[in-house]
Amino acid sequence: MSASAAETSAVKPDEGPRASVQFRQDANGLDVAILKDPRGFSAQVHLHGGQITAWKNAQGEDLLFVSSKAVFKPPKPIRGGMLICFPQFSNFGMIEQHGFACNQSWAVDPDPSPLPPAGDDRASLDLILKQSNSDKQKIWSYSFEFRLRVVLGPEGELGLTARVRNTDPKAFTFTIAFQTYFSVRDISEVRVEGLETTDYLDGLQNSQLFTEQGDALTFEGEVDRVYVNTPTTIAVIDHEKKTTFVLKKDGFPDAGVWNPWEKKAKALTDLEDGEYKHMICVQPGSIQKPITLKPGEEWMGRLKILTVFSSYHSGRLDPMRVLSSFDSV
Ligand SMILES: O=P(O)(O)OC[C@H]1O[C@@H](O)[C@H](O)[C@@H](O)[C@@H]1O
Repeated sequence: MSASAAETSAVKPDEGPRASVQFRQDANGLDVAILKDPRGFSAQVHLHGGQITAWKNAQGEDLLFVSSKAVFKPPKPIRGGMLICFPQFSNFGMIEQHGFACNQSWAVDPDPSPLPPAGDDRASLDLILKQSNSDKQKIWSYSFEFRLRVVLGPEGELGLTARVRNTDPKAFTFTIAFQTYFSVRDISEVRVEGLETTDYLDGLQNSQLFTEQGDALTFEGEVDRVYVNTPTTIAVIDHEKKTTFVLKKDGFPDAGVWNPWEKKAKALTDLEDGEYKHMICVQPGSIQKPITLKPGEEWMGRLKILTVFSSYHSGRLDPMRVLSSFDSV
């Protein structure tokens, strides 16, 4: 089911649960879209910022972390969920941290073609952020169209397709990432796999380049890194919850990994002390080598995240399930 602005779900009593998209306003009057899939997974997207502010499994458990002190009001992005960093990730450039797309009003995209409809068994939302001549930013003054498709289902997986088109007479360059706050029970019991032997820029050491030595990334203190040229699959393993998040990505060669730990977390006014233990940011992106688009050119990146119930620990992920999971993003 694809969404248009006026659409609401219509579940007839004689039919089983279906995918649906509903629009409503949150307590602050901001527009949100609620996606539901037939298995009972759901996601919430704030149209301001195009930010995914909830993703829940069929039991209603949060799969994404959102701070209890998050401020659901512009102008700052909401602390948690999944944030679109565009046209700049973090401080990798001259403009504001994480760029401005997370601070602008996105609209429902009436024409996501040539993307085909997502299919009846999945809830899907197409958004667009346009910058035209009249509303160009002072610092990054190019016209563009950023299209985002968010898809949920049919197995509760979250799929994102991002497309950026240069509608300006001049070429432009950007970096991009999906800053994704995964909800974890205890950061000390989390492993990130797939980054071993990969090079990373260490934000805590003047962005110097190092090589990951361990057989997985584990956490004992602050981490602020950008892993470069990473494999297409990364796993975030939460031993305590017995859940593994599997990220499959295409067009996003890099992956930021961030946890502020105790001291830095205290300096963040929209993060409760101690909440750093329950989040890990893994940020698929194109960061180290900025993307350049000539007039009329389009870039596309795809990301799919699924959750796998696991007694899984290293090496026991069902490879067939993971490998077959990318086709339908
Ligand atoms: O506080 P902000 O602006 O949301 O940024 C949070 C973090 O975001 C991460 O993506 C960056 O790598 C960190 O350096 C940064 O501290």
